[in-house]
Amino acid sequence: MTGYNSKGDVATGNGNHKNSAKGQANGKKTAEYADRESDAMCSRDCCAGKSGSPNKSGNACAENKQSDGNPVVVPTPQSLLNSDNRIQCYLTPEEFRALRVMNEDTYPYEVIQEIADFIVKGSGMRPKIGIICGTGLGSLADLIQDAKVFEYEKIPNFPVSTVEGHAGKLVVGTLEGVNVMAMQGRFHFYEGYPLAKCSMPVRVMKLCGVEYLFATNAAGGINPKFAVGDIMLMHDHVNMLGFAGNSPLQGPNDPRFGPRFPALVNSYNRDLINKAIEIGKAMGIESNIHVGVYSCLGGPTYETIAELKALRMMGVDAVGMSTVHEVITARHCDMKVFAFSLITNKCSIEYSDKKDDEANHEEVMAVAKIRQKACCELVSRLIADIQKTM
Ligand SMILES: O=P(O)(O)O[C@@H]1C[C@H](O)[C@@H](CO)O1
Ligand SMILES: Nc1nc2[nH]cnc2c(=O)[nH]1
Repeated sequence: MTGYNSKGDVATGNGNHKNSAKGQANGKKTAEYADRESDAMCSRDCCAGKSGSPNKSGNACAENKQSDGNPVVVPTPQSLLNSDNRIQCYLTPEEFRALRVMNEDTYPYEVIQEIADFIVKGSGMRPKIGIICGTGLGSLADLIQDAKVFEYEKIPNFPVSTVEGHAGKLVVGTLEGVNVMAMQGRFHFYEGYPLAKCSMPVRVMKLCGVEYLFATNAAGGINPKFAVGDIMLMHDHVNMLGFAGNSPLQGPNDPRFGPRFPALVNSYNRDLINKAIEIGKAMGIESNIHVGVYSCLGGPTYETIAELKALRMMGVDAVGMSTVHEVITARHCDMKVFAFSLITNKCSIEYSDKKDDEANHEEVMAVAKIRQKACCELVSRLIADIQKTM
């Protein structure tokens, strides 16, 4: 990260923001800073606008007082520079970590290895299957026995979940006798994370020893044959973010993960799809199981009617805001992929004034809650089947 001086000049954790905003690092104020300070002014009406003359106290706005009577200090870009023209920032260790996580787009192999080591050491096991729980489907992770739970905040260099229905926990343990790790909460592009960061945990899974990725999501059903509560086994995808020039593999390629130009035909493991269809039959829900094409849009908006019509023409059966970049990352590092969408809402392509016809997150979560049992059973039976072949 350029521009931030994380060692020498940075005072971390002292909470002394009053001092810091005045630019008095380590108790000294440089002449250079003092010069700049007198040039700086508050641009608000109370200081410059009304009287027409700059406030002599620099960037401290005299009319806006804090409860202790001191003026409110408005930091300017100049006031944050020290004598070496480096930005001095005053952050707690937690703020500093969050800033790094926010600013790094791609993770070097070594950082991912460190995260994987942290999880393997902390859980005492090497998982074989990685599960990503879709919106409202966090209960998939509740199936895990002898679980060791890692909150995302406590995993070094891990992003944090910001979406309702995504708890932000990594659960490691056994399911049907197989070592697994499950993400209760994924990262989405619309949260502000670049795609490489959204799917970084898939690489962590790989370095933990994971061979199979099970990715699940909540999605809108575009195929008119789909009903709310149905499950669509993904056999292909249309990468709309990719059409727009966005890929989780953008940037330098590290061949330790995979090749520069990975092929994506046959990304979704056919044996696992066929097995899931059989399991659906055994569960008596075959009429609720479909095989289809998923597409990921950037979100957070749900689609317009024109967009839905376009997606349908392209052969898309269900639309969501995730999964595709995770699958790309998993295939790049040669993991076997199984993925499904829980259809939480029907995407009508007719214009309507009815509020009920509009997608909304509450409905998405409510349907996931109702259907989580069936989703859990499908996943655990499929894992039991994999266990037989191990
Ligand atoms: O994380 P997934 O893809 O399961 O969740 C979908 C996309 C948005 O996060 C949310 C919208 O309701 O559901
Ligand atoms: N993009 C998108 N994501 C969803 N997630 C759940 N339902 C939907 C939907 O209709 N559209």
